[in-house]
Amino acid sequence: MAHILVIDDDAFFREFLCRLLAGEGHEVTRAASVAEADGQVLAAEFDLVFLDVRLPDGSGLDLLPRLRALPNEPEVVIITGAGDPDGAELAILSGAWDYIEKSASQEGLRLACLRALRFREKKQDALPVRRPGIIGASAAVERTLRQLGRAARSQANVLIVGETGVGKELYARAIHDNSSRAQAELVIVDCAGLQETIMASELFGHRRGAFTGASGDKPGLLARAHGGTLFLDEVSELSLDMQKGFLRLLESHTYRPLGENREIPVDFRLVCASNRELADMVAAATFRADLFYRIRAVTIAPPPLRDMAEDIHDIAEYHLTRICRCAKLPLPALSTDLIDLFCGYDWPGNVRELVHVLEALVAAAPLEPELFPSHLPRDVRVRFVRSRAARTAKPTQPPSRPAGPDPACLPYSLTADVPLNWDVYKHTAHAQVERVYLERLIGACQGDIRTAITVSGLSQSRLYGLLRKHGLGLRPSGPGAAGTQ
Ligand SMILES: Nc1ncnc2c1ncn2[C@@H]1O[C@H](COP(=O)(O)OP(=O)(O)OP(=O)(O)O)[C@@H](O)[C@H]1O
Repeated sequence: MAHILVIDDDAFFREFLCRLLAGEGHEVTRAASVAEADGQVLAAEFDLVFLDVRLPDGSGLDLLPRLRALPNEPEVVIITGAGDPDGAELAILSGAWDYIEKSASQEGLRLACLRALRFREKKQDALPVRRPGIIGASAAVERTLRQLGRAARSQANVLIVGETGVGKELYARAIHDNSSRAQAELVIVDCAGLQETIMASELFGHRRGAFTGASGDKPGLLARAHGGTLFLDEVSELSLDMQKGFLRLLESHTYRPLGENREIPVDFRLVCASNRELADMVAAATFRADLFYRIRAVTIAPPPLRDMAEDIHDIAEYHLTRICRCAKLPLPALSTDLIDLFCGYDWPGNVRELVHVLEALVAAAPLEPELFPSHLPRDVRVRFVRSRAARTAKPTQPPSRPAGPDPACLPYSLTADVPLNWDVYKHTAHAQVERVYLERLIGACQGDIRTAITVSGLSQSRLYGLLRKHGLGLRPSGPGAAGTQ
């Protein structure tokens, strides 16, 4: 989706073109004069401008240098009158990308737009993308970075999806760093840890005297995000009430601090991340469809680590260097055997799991000049070997029964009680798998939250979010301590 400005005083043609472009999924803004267009380009950024040459308060050509001087340099397509023989010359001489005649067919107009946006996409893909901390040169990483560069240069809301530990937060930071908002703040909101009762004061801030103990004005997170980027991590964890509040904020771009009696305008770009399937949540009515469509103007999916085998060595070396530098230890080499083992593993916890494994390796063999599989903690090595065995066994073992879970392994309710609506069934199954998993994890880690994070590869906030969802807790560590309700 692109943001397009149509500048034409001919109301009939302007509305026709705007409707056509909006129908293609673009966000369209209109202007009928030079003055109006000047105001619009100050208020928002555009990817493409359709510009009529003859406007009531001047020539559209006078606008061109100002359009080209804009920070994101929109493409310009000149609109000429039907049969105007100078159209092409005018476009070339003025430095516009193309021209269209008002008499062009609907298809001709659509193609002119498509060509200009494709050209822009290619031009932008060639621009360098700053990628702090994002390692990898595989096709999957390069593709994701190209998407990131395009998204960063637009003003569109971005949804980053992917398994836990694939680097969603890292990519969100890169979007901010590569955007025109990089000088302002990136404000991160962990939705899994956001308590409904204090959400309003955290986000909106308060005025002096708003409640007992409010001895001064306190700006909220939104005030900090003004001009910058607001990153909602684990957006799937927002309650329905909180979703409603965010939707209102996104629609009005205003908010009211507690104790304030007027609305304050706020300008931020929204980036959200989720490792849950939001479309499924929309189908199950646990995530608002209108919010879903608003937050995912652009979707980016960083690849899981198992799809980036050629990058594993570089990523491991990058994090090993970082870990050893922090611990003031000499940097060991990674043996070929170890890298082979890494490449044959599934990495369900992705790069975060790799980082934890490297930390464990360094702790187990801090002064070794070269690290081998034998330096791995025993439980980690067993995990690797099992994963490799399962991978090699897969193609040779014929399925002994039709694909799908063994009904005997499912809780009774899934085989008989749950209504046969697919979404309801799938969500019940998902919740039950989560529950069984958490109970096993808590038992295996004997109630130790640190171990649970390492073993599961989940972030602390995600793990706490899941425990809270299922009413589970972690008992203080101790011999034989296991999690209970
Ligand atoms: N391509 C990469 N290169 C180097 N490090 C990476 C890469 N991708 C992820 N990481 C590292 O992996 C760890 C996890 O990254 P991050 O927290 O961004 O993941 P996430 O997808 O947001 O996880 P979660 O969904 O659990 O919150 C971080 O230490 C990050 O630096």
